[in-house]
Amino acid sequence: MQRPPANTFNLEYLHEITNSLDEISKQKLKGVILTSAIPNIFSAGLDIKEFYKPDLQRLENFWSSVQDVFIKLLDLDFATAAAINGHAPAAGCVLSLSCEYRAMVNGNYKIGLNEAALGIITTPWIQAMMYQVIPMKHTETALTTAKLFDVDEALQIGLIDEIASNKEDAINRCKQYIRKFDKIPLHARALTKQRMRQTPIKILREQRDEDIRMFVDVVMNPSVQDNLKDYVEKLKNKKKK
Ligand SMILES: CCCCC/C=C\CCC/C=C/CC(=O)SCCNC(=O)CCNC(=O)[C@H](O)C(C)(C)COP(=O)(O)OP(=O)(O)OC[C@H]1O[C@@H](n2cnc3c(N)ncnc32)[C@H](O)[C@@H]1OP(=O)(O)O
Repeated sequence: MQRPPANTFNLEYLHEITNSLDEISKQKLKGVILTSAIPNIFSAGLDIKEFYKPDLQRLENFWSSVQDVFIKLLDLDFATAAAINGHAPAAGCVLSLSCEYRAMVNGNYKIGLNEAALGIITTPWIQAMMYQVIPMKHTETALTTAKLFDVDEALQIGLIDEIASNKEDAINRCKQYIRKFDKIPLHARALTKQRMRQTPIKILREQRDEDIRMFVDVVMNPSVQDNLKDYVEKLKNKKKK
């Protein structure tokens, strides 16, 4: 990913990712590794500008595009791994959860789902993605407290699989993970993976319209817009301090 300054997802970038995923799905790949070309930031999540004082039509398109990306990612036949070379809050964390394996670079980085701190709630398919990786009890506490984990905590709780010393090491560990499937028939691997992941995929496919309505309702709530205003200000003012 290379969308400076923070690899945030806006509508156009989501379309680019969807197109890339369509393109790679047609190729006979062994696996795919997601990582960032931006030092210290894997992804800062959704672009807050998309849902602060939004245009309604664009907001609906935006969430529908978020759904497209995750349906495609969860459903990829081949192995997926994330070399998390920096912060991965919110949708940055969700992106890594859509992969089968996560190696995170050691450093002063945070990963987790902090939506509740913005006054917003995670949708059921995102909750399912989290509790398929870490235990339900930890998921509930993490989501309700908007917990961002440091690298050691993330390993301890199972949110990441390994700690890497740098980006290259993280990528190598991802490659090693992908090589594990060299002798496994692709079809068996893909079907097993898709069945294991059927909860978030099913929710996403069957409740798309409801999910969009819920997202729009949450975002347009005046108190959420107030929270977002403060949050945007806080991000802007960080540099001035
Ligand atoms: C609201 C709808 C929710 C509905 C509910 C349904 C489901 C939700 C499930 C999934 C949804 C996820 C929601 C999100 O993803 S919301 C986004 C949440 N993201 C964050 O809270 C992260 C905010 N960013 C940071 O904490 C930091 O930027 C950092 C990632 C820790 C990196 O820190 P640092 O290296 O110090 O860099 P800066 O802070 O200076 O940032 C550089 C640059 O990037 C801009 N920026 C950062 N994050 C965002 C963002 N999310 N959106 C837009 N812009 C962002 C930041 O303002 C700086 O810009 P300037 O250089 O122009 O100042």
